[in-house]
Amino acid sequence: MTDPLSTPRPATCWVLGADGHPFGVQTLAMGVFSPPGGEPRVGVRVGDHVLDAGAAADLGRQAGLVGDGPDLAAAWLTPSLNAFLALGRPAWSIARRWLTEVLTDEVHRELAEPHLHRLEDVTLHLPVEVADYVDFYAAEHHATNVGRIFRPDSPALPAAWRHLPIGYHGRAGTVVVSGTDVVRPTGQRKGPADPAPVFGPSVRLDIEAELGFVVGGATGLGERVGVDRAGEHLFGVVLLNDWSARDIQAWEYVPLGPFLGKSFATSVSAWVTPLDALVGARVPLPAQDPEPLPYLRGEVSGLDLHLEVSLGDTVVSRPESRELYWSPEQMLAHLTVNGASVRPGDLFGSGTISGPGRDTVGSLLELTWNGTEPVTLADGTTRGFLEDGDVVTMTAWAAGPGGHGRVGLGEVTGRIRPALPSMY
Ligand SMILES: O=C(O)/C=C/C(=O)CC(=O)CC(=O)O
Ligand SMILES: [Ca+2]
Ligand SMILES: [Mg+2]
Repeated sequence: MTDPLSTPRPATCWVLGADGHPFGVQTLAMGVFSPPGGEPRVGVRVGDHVLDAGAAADLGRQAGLVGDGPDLAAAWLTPSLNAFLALGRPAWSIARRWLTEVLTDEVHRELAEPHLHRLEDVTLHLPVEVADYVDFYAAEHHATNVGRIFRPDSPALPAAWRHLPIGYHGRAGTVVVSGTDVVRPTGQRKGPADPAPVFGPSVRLDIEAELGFVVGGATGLGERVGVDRAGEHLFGVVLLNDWSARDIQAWEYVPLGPFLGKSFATSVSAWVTPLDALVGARVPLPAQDPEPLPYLRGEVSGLDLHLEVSLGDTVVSRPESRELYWSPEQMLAHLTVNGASVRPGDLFGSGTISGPGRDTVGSLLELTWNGTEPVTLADGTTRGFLEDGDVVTMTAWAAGPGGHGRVGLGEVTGRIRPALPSMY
C-alpha cells in the first residue's frame, strides 16, 4: 500500500553482491550464527554474507557512532535474539537505521568489513529462545478443508471462526531451526475401521506452511496489547513448518485440540525478517464479515508474501499469505485480551496458509485430500503423506519497500528420519 513514487530505492550497499539481492539492505534479516570455532551470536544477513552485528556495534560504540542509545552490542553479543527483542520497538528502529548507515556508507566499511562472514562458512542456530508458542488457524480455505476432512458431519467452519482468531498453545521447547532432522513421531492412532487404537510410527506425517510472528517487548500480567499497539510488540516474521501427524492428531484432539500430533517438532527459518522490511508487502485483509468485536478493530492489514513449498525437487504448492483472514495485530490483540502477558521471544504461527486452488494449499492433508489423491513428484514417485528421507523446504519472498526489488525470507527445511525402534 506504499506509493512506489514516494519511496526511494534502497541505498547502495558496499557489501559485494548485496544490491538487488533478496537479502540486501532493504531486508536486514536477523538471526544467530557462529563463525568457525566461535560462539553463537546475533548476525544480520547481507547478501551472501553475515555481519557479526554485536562486534560491529561494539566498534561503533568505541568510535562514538552509536551514541547514548540502547546497548546494541551487549544485546547482540548473546546466543539468541531475545535480549534485542526485549529492548522493544524504539531500539529496533535505531538498530535498523544504524545498520543501514553502516552498510551503505563507505566511511564505515573499514569498521564493519572485518566482521563480515561468508554465509557458507558459518553455522546458523535457532534465532530465538522461544518463550511461549501459539498456533492460530487463520486461513479460511484451510479451516474449511480440515473441517470437511475431520468433521464431515458438522459445518466446515467452526461457529467462532469469523468472530475470533482460533488458536491453541503449542510446545515452545520443540521449536527447531531449519535444517534440523525430524524423527517420525510414534503414538496412538485409531482409524474409523480399527476396532481399537494401535501404537506405532505415524503413517500420516504432514507439513503445514505458515508464517511465524516473533514478539518482543514485555507486558505485565493483566495488561492487554490492543490492535493499534500490537506493532510495538511485533518484531518480525519467520517461515514456519508445523509438522503434523494427522493420524495421532485425529484420534487425540477432541475436545482439547492438537497435542502430541504436533508437539514433536515445529521448524522455523534461521532468519527473522523484520516487519519494518515488509511495509511494501502490506495489503488489505479479506473483508471481515461480520465486523469483529471492537477489541479486534483498528488499522489492520495483511501481508502479501509468496510462499513455495517443495517436496524434494518438486514444488508442490505456492500458498499466498494475503489469504489470511486475521492480521498479526488482531492475533496478538486476541492472545492478550484476557490479560495474558507476553515475553520477548514469544512466537505465534498464522495457521496453515491455504488458498482456493489445490496448487495453493499449505498441507498434504489438503493437497492429497487425506491421502486419497496422491501427488506425483518429479522423480515419478507419489506421496499421500511424508516418507522417511523426504525433505520439505519452504521459501518465500515479498515485494520490497515501494515495489523496488524483493525482500527474501529465510527458508525452512527439514528431513524426515525413521521413527525410533518401538519398545512396546
Ligand atoms: O481443524 C482441526 O481440527 C485441526 C486443524 C489443524 O491441524 C491446523 C492447525 O494446526 C492450525 C493451523 O495451522 O491452521
Ligand atoms: Ca498449524
Ligand atoms: Mg508443530
